[in-house]
Amino acid sequence: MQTEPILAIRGVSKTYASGHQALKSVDLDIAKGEIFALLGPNGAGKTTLISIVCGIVTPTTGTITVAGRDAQVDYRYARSVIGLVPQELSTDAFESVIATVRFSRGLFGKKRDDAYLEQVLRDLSLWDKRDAKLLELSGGMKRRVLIAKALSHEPDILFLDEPTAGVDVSLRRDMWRLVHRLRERGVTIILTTHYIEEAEEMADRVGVINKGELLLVERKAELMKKLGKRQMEIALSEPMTAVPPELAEWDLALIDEGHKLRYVFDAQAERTGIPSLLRRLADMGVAFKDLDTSKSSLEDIFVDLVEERAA
Ligand SMILES: Nc1ncnc2c1ncn2[C@@H]1O[C@H](COP(=O)(O)OP(=O)(O)OP(=O)(O)O)[C@@H](O)[C@H]1O
Repeated sequence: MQTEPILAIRGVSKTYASGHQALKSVDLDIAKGEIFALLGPNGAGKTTLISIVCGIVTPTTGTITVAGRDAQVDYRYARSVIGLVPQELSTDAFESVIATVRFSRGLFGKKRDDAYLEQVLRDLSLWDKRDAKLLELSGGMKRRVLIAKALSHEPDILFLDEPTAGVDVSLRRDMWRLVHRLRERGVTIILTTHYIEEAEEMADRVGVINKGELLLVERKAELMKKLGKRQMEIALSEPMTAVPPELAEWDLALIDEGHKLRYVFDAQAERTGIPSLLRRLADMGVAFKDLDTSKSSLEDIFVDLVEERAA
């Protein structure tokens, strides 16, 4: 990375008082203006990592540098640059939307700026609801209020923890649009998600985390190249113990305890190699019951990675 990262995470680990190790020495640099998606299954450690960066949870080891300053030493500064959209709303249900957002801004010692807050509420389609009490809002609207609160103090880095879990398609789209608009203004965005499609849609880079370990960090474009692959699974009538040497010219793997052959090929290639492979199998007298072709997605890459490490 050419310029200094806006966020640098070094050797960060976390063992909770219960003895559970939620994070194992995570290193990660985030560039200014980047949209980074942290992808991982339940319990992977995503919320723990975000909470550490936001100063809510103390790391067991490691350092965090936010805009060049140590986040644990200069925690006030770190908090003022960061906006966090948590998974759940914990705020006074009897307050109005506008009062809640104004109050959040005030907490950061920022001067009242109604024009800015109006823009935030308009961006989130909340302006018409500005005088509604929080308890009168739908779940999706409450989600939007969470984002408005996190943006109220004009943060440079926005963390979105599972921004679209359980929300409808229209809110998801609004959220994606908002994220892109914020990036245009130079805001750095880090989101956690279970949804591969969300990472595909929004992120510049994707990090895959599982069991507290960052397994992969890659530009989305690189991952998308891998998405250009297709695969064919051949269900064999008789299981095999190894891929026969006669089939060495194809990229084959034996899966399902030898009951299936998986052939990965480039979907864009003129010759996929499928007809010749099937001919060769027939010549060898290898019988099969079924053929199934599918696109290998970010999801497969993710599952493969997670399973590989679990093995
Ligand atoms: N305060 C705590 N005390 C003990 N263990 C905890 C605590 N908070 C989280 N954990 C454990 O740490 C692990 C990581 O949790 P974390 O919430 O960071 O995962 P996550 O990736 O955000 O999961 P999800 O997608 O379900 O939100 C889990 O096994 C969780 O049970």
